[in-house]
Amino acid sequence: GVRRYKWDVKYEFKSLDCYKKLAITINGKTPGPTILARQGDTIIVEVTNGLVTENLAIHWHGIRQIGSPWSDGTEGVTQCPILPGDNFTYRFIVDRPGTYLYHAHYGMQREAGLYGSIRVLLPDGVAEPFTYDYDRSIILNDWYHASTYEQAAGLSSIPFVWVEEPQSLLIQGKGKFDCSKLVTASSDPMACNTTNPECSPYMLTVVQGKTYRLRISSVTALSALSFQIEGHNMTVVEADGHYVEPIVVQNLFIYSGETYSVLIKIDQEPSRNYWITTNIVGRDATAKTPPGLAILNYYPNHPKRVPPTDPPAGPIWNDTAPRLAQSVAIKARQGYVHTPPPKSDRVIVLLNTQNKIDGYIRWSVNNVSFTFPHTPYLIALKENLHHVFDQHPPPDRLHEFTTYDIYGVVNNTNATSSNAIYRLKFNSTVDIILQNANTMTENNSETHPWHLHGHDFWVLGYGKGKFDAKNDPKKYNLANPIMKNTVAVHPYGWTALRFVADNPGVWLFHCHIESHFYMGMRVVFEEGVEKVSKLPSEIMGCGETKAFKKP
Ligand SMILES: O=C1O[C@H]([C@@H](O)CO)C(O)=C1O
Repeated sequence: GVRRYKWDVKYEFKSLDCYKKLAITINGKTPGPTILARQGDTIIVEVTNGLVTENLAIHWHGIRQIGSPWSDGTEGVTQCPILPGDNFTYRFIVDRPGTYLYHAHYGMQREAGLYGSIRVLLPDGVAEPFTYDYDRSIILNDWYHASTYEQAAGLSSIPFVWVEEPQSLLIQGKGKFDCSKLVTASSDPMACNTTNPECSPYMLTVVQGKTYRLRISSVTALSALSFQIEGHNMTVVEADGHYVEPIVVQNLFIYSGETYSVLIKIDQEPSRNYWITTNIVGRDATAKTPPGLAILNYYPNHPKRVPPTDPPAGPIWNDTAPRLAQSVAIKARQGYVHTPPPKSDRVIVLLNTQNKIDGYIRWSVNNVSFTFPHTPYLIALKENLHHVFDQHPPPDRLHEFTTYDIYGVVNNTNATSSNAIYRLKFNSTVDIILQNANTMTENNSETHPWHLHGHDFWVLGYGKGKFDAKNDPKKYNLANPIMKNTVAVHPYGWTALRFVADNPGVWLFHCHIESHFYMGMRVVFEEGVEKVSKLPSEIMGCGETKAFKKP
């Protein structure tokens, strides 16, 4: 069938964590409306940009856009931005069941609150390999009080102004900031007010004996999270739209851009409520960001009844081992394994580093910090406007890779900015090795969730230290690797992926941390662009495409 949505996007004052600030809403809400569809449906979203002074683009995260690469919603890659006051219609098919996301993809706009869930159900009569009584979506996010503009300006300034840790964690759009921590008081009594109902915690009411499928996803700007439900283990059954061989966890580690489904059984002492919590891991936010809290409400207890126990403490923030262990444990479910091609045609080793370029702090991949041209790639390539971006492709492997010290504070003065892209042979099989390294701070390597547009990839393996091109591929899991669209590269580690370049279009691959993306941690892949059918004129209008836009 066809599902039509009409969305008005605008800025509104919201008190999501009790502190009043401008947030981007869809039809008045953040998170925005859930897109609920069946496999094979066509989704039509008519967006009106009511941001008044700001461009807009919306990405459908995890939807491959087969046959509709211009609907990927990536400003600079697949479309010109939607101008203030303009309308734009996204049209695409949801070809697979599962849990997906949508969010803004213009600058660092996502962190202002434009995001929501996409839930694609199986066709009638097709059963899933597990059962449950109720299905619920919970989106996790982190939340800053500074505006996107303030943050973006700081990141591209000398001296560099880091965004620091977020003020709050939001569970389904709700958090609680301790207003007594504000440095300056406001004369507006609602500027920070913990009794404001807008910031009452999210409550999930459950019935004894029932099984709930929780679709947990994360769109954090910075934070890696642990998610936990007091007294209840979770069975992971889905990741990024693919069935997982069930694993039982007490806390689920989730990185920005990932989606999981977990099953929980409502089988605990029914006379009370329980905490749902999320904590930051991977960065030392202990003194800065309190855990996010929500309530698992056992019916018929009052939903506002505070659980009698303290919320469970999160895992130790700098213990990488359990996070790596969870990543490794996620395998495709028996009976639902898509086997990867046994060999790849091309191996691209992407070394992730933090660098200074002309005095600015940037992130680089193979010593290239990525920038977008003014003319989106999809249009530039289709219309043969080759002069609008650098035609010298970035390297498949840094020539000094073998001698590069991933543990050192390396003074990478060779890094440059470029808008050159990787062009992939259509239908070829490509391996990507994400290699992590030390940042410009001593003894510090961060976690980066990498997200690929337009494809799912197989996760062939994870390793510690420097990737060994001779021996590590022998340990790849070619038997039952999970397919995903977002995967973490852990501190001082590597992650190996494989995908088939079979989706004609131009596709972004990037760190899903908003500030890192903004600071250049991204690459672009092109494949089969000559097979893309005629581009809709609605995506035109910027850079050298002004002439192509029909009035
Ligand atoms: O990109 C980043 O910059 C800071 C720090 O490395 C420099 O202040 C940080 O923690 C990041 O993740």
